[in-house]
Formats: sequence, structure tokens, C-alpha cells
Amino acid sequence: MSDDMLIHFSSNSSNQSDQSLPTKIAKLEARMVGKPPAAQQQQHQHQQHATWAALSSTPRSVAAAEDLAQESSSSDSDDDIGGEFLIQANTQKRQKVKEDDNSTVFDRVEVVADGRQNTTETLEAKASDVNRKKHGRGRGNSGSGRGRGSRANEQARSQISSSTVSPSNGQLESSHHKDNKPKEQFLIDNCSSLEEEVTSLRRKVAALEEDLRKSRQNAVDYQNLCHQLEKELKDVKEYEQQMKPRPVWECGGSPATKRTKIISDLLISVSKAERQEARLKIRQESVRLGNVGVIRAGTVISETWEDGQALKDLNAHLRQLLETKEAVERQRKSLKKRQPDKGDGVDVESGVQEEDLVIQDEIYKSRLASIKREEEAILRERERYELEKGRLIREMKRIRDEDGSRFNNFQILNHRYALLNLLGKGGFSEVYKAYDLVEHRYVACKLHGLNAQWSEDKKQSYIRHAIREYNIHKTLVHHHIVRLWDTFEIDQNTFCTVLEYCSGKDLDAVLKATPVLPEREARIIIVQIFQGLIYLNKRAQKIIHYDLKPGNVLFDEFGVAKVTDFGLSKIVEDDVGSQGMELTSQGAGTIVVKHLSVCYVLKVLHLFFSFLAVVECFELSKTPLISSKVDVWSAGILFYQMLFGRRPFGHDQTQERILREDTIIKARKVEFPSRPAVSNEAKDLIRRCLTYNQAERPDVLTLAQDPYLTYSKK
Ligand SMILES: Nc1ncnc2c1ncn2[C@@H]1O[C@H](COP(=O)(O)OP(=O)(O)OP(=O)(O)O)[C@@H](O)[C@H]1O
Repeated sequence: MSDDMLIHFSSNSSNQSDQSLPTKIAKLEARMVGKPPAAQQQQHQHQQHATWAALSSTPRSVAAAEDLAQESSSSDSDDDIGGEFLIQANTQKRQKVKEDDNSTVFDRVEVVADGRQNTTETLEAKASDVNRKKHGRGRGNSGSGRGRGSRANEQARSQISSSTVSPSNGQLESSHHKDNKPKEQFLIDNCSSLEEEVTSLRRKVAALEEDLRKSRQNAVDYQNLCHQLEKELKDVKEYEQQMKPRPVWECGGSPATKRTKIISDLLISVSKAERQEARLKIRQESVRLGNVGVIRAGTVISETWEDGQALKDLNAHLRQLLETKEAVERQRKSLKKRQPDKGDGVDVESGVQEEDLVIQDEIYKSRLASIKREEEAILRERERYELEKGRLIREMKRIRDEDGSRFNNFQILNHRYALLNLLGKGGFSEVYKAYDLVEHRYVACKLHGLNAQWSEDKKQSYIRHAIREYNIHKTLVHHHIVRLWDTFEIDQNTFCTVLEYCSGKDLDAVLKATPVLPEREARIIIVQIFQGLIYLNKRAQKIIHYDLKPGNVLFDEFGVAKVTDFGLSKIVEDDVGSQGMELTSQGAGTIVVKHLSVCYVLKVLHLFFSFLAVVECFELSKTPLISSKVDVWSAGILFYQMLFGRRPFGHDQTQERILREDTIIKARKVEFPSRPAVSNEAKDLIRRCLTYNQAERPDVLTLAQDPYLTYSKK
């Protein structure tokens, strides 16, 4: 017994010892039903395979070759153990090997079809491969398996090497193939069809490459989109996190955090009650004073103001008085016609005495006088109603703005500032009353929204402008200047500045409610404004406010006036001459405006026409030189308006008319109305502030010496 056989036995016995008995029984049964002996069967199969292999496709041919090798070795084994004990097991193995190897051979044949491989060699290698596998499986990893197994391999190899592979269709062709064509012709045909196939394959490869390129491009695009969406998601999450209510006490339950929660809840309840009350009041007042109605003209729908019942009643009363007045006057006229001749003192027709006529006339006169008084009282009342109406309209606007605000939900910003009710809305910002949960004080949170539709340039310009403002403002610590406590970003398009809260009205609201202030009150306000301006001009780095107007003077609960809004302010350069620096030399004012929206430009234009209507800024022929004298001019206009209820130049004029008529350029001399009576000292101060010639106009520190501003005892 050869080594091979020994190994074979041992492997079979080890692998199949458990199955040997049923297998034997199966074989005995087969013999009993008269099946040919296994050896004959195998030989018959062998012959069939060989014939078929020569005609069939390559995978099958190779499989047949492998079968051959397999069968050779199997039959060896069977013979050696004197029967067909391993037929079933070996058939299973063979099938497995076939399955494994068919695909590999198929691949190989495809490669050969590309004309890149030597088929015969490949198949030989395959055959030996198959053998190796068989040895590996059947006999462990023995590398020494030769003998009958090897002989079978060689038989298979010779079988395969006598075959050729048709390169055109990947089939093996037997050298015994009976073909009528001459061999060369056959090769040429095959060659041309192979070329065609190669061309078509190349086309396919090119198309696939194009597809691949597109897919890669798509992948890159999707990746970018993905990054962008991830970034947006991150922003939204951050925003949400920031908006999350009350994280301070969510982190822990210490008494301090519980206290904070209670405070915040109380504040929110109070604010909610205030909101309700404000809305209720508006509803009640609008019945009395009026409401916004909608009118439709064709397709155009617009809002209009409709007076309330109180105003309607007043107007009706006025009309009625007018009618009565006209009737009385008519009576008086007819009475005059009935004046008796001077001679006898008796009206001939009616016999009325002259004295009666005089008395009658006196009655009419007296009636007319009382109508006039009544009329004046109604007019005063109507004026009061108009002011109330103005206040109502502002409050309606505030409530509408509050309802439309995205910050109206009592959010806590920066884990610290509990937003309460909206105080007002400016051109670019919303100001909320808020409570600082760390410092435990009320603050005003000014929320600056950048228009999401703005270009990046515009946003950057606005942010630069704002940062400049806050860098200036945060260094200012003075009783008459609103403190800036904090600034932080809320999201990409919004940031917040936290300001000292001023619970009183701003001067603009005060003047709307009471257009003329008593001189004493006006004086103390202008003195406080000057205190703030003096502070700005005594610092190492002097500042021009550049935007002094009633809306930028706030009052705290004790009536202390404070200057705010440093959005247009300018830092005075060190080397500036006595006449000031060029208006274009810093980013503020008109220069900043260049970068901002049209809305902002209009705002600044409005400013020029009202408070900053400084002559030097209107001198278009040369670059204006500005200094603290600009603020002096604005303060003069403010003081004038407080005392006389109107502005000295261009009051009630449209901006267009102010420009057209050169109102500001002609503003050489300030005129004072006769009423209300105002002290000469006050008028002098105004004259000094509104000195047309910039060189002659005193600056802030010079004006600060004016006795009217000092309250010093003489
Ligand atoms: N520190 C503050 N305390 C209390 N109320 C404030 C404070 N700052 C601003 N306000 C109020 O908030 C409202 C809006 O102020 P904001 O400064 O945004 O608007 P504005 O000055 O009218 O507009 P703009 O800045 O566009 O000129 C105003 O009614 C103002 O009185």
C-alpha cells in the first residue's frame, strides 16, 4: 500500500467513520438491485465526461477534467478498500470542488478572452490547483501526495493540455475537434470577433468610467451639502440650547437655583399680567380714541386711522358750537338792521325801545363769548385727546411688534437674562426689559437683528460698526450715560447688548406727551445732558456722540437723564486741530452709512435735518471738520424744542423742502417766539449753541462754564 493510500485511508476513516455503516448498507442494496459495479459505472461516466468535455463550455470541460482527476483518486481509494464505501462521500467532495473551481476557471477564461493569458498554462495550473485542493481536503495538507493521485492529475493535465481555448467565446476546444474549416481561417475569424469584442468592451469601460466620474462628482456634491446641513443643524442646536429655559436650576437643585427659579417664575407671571393689562387697556382706549381700520381701493388694501367715540363726540360738539355761533351772529346782524332812528329812539315797525336792542345785542355778544370759551375748551380737550391718541398708536405699535417678535416667549438669554416685555423697536433692534438672574437687577436687552437677506459684506459692515460702538460704549461709566453691561451673540444673525435699564420714558415720549416743558424742567435736563457731554470730552480719548436727539435721552425711575446710543459716535483723534477733524476720517456717520442699508441712510438724513442739522455738515463744497461743537449744536436744538415745543429751523417742513430751500444754510440767526416766556439766560445759551459760524461756536468744555449750566451761587 502506497503512502498515498495510507493517507487516503486515514483521512477517510477519520472523516467518515461515522457514516461508513449506512453507506455500506446503501451499496449492498445497490448491488442487490443489480447496479453495475462501481468501477464499471465510473469508467462509463469517465468516457461520457471525456466526450462531453471536448464539446462543452470551458467551465464544464475543466470540471470534467477535475472530475477525472477526482474520480481517479476516488476509484483508487474505493478499489483499495475493496468496494464502493467512499463513492457517496467522494461524489459530494467532487461537487464541492467543482462548484469552487468553476467560478475560478470561468474568470480565467474571461481573462484569456482578453487575449492576455496563456490559456493552456492557466488550465494546467488550474488542474494542479484543483488537485492541490483535493489533496488538502481529502488528505489534510500533505504535500507529498503523489502516486495514484498524481497519476490521475497528470492524466487530467494531459487531457486539458490537449485542449485549446477558443479566445472568442472562452470555450475550450478539443484538439480532436472535427472542423471542416482550415485552422488559419478559424483563427482569423476568431481574431476579428475578438477585436470587435475588445472594442465593445473598451466602449463599455469608457462609459463606465464616465459613470464613475459622475458618481464621484455627485458624491463630492452630496458631501458638501452634508457638511453644510451639519453646520446648520449645529447652529440650530446651539440656538435651541441657548433658548432653553432656565438651565441654571436644571443643572442642580441648590437653594440658590431654586430661588432663581422662583424669582424668574414670578417675573414671568407679572409680565404676563402686564401684557394682558396692556392689551385690555388698548381695547378700552381704542373705543374712546380710535382704531386702525382697513380701507380697500380696488385691489389696494391700506390701513387708516378711524377716530373713536370721544373724538367723534368732541368734533360733533365743536360743529354744533359753530352752528350756534353762526346762528347767534346772524341774529346779531339782523338786530343791527333793526336799529331805530337816532331821533325818537323807537323802532317804528315793532315799537321796540333802543335800550332793548342794546340789551339784546349784549345777550348775543355774551353768548358768542361763551361759545368761544366752550370752543377753546373743546379744542384743548381735543389736543389732549390727540396726544392720548398718539400714545395709543405707539402702544398699539409696541404690542404689535411684541406679538411679532421671536423673543416674546420669556426666553432666558445666555443662561442669565430673563426676557420680559418689549420696551420698543428701533430701526435695527428690539429692546426688551429683562432681569439679570446673576446680578439681580433689571436690564434692557437690545437685540440687534441682521437682515438674513443682507450680503455677507453688509453684515460684516454692520457688525464692525456695532463692535466699534460697543467698544466705545463699554468704557463709559458716568451717572448721565447709560451703562453698557454686556454683549453676546445669540445666533449668526442676532446679537444682544445688555444696557442699564431706564424705567422712565425717553425724552421723545416726554415731549410728545408734553410738547412744552417749563423752563425749570428743561434746564435741569439740558444740564444733565451737558454733564454727560463734559465727561465725554474730559476723557483721555474724547468722544463726539454725534446723535443727540430726544429719543437718545432716557430717564431712570428717579428722573435722572442719561444719554444713550453711541452708534454714530466718533473718537477724536489725538492730533486733531482746534477746528476739529475731517468727517470722513473715521468709520462713523456718513461713512458708516455708506455701508449700511438705505433705511439707515434715511435715518441719518433725518438726523441731519433735525438735530444734527449742523451747518458744517451741509457745506458740501469741502470736507467738513467736526468736533464736540457738533454735539453743542444738537444740544441747543434740543433745549429750544423743550422750551418752545418746536424746532428752531425747518420745523414742520419736509426734508425735501429743507433741502430745496436751503433752510439749514440760511439758519444764521435763531428767532424766539414771544410765548412761552423764557429767561434771557436760556435764550443766550441757545444762541451760543446755535452759532452759525463753527469757528465762533464754543465747544463742550467752553460752554460748560456758562453760568446757566452750572447752578453756582453768585
Ligand atoms: N436702556 C434702556 N432702558 C429702557 N428703555 C430703553 C433703553 N434703551 C432703549 N430703550 C427703549 O427702547 C425703544 C427702542 O430703542 P432703540 O434705541 O432701539 O430705538 P430708537 O433709538 O428709537 O431707534 P434707532 O436706534 O433705530 O434710532 C425706545 O423706546 C427706547 O426708549
